[in-house]
Amino acid sequence: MAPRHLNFITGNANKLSEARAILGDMIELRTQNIDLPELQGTIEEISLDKCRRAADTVGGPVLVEDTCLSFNAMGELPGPYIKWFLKALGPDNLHKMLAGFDDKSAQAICTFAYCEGPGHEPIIFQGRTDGQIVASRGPTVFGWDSCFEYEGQTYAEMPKEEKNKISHRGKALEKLKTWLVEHAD
Ligand SMILES: O=c1nc[nH]c2c1ncn2[C@H]1C[C@H](O)[C@@H](COP(=O)(O)OP(=O)(O)OP(=O)(O)O)O1
Ligand SMILES: [Mg+2]
Repeated sequence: MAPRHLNFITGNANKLSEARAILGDMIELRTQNIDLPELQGTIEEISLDKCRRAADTVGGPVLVEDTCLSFNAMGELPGPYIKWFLKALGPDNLHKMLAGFDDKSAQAICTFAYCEGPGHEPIIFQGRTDGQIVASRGPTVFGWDSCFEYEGQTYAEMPKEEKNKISHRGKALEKLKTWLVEHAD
């Protein structure tokens, strides 16, 4: 059965505000900021493990999310480790990682995982958006938004509603919405 509200465990205020905007009044999104250790592994393994840990810590139902930025020229790295590359390089230097490559294509991947509680197997909702890594353009408010170009505009140059319509997060949350509708009582 679908939950009546979701407890989104995240330390990232921008993720939370986008998720709230995308889900609208369909479901209430509560939040707790718990710093969860993140496993190394495949994208799905990381989200599943993060979700199980969150459910164990909270002792109840949780929603978590992990975002990856995968460079095709680099065999999909940095992927789940993008946070640390962005922290070290900053949005102004991120594109230089691909300086030696002709292929600037990348994929933004958002993986939500929902778990009913400790001992339950989490469910995954994933969205992917293809784009290009470019020199930073637009406000540097949210992560690597200013370095990821989709159809001529960086995420940072788009109005929020436009980003949310085509973004990795928007697509993942459409799947979550469908699941909520299918499991409504
Ligand atoms: O739409 C996005 N547009 C631009 N940048 C983004 C986006 N979504 C996540 N990001 C950044 C945040 C972090 O630097 C890395 C993902 O790392 P990730 O572990 O998933 O996020 P986090 O640690 O900030 O929050 P959480 O507490 O939910 O794990 O990419
Ligand atoms: Mg994190």
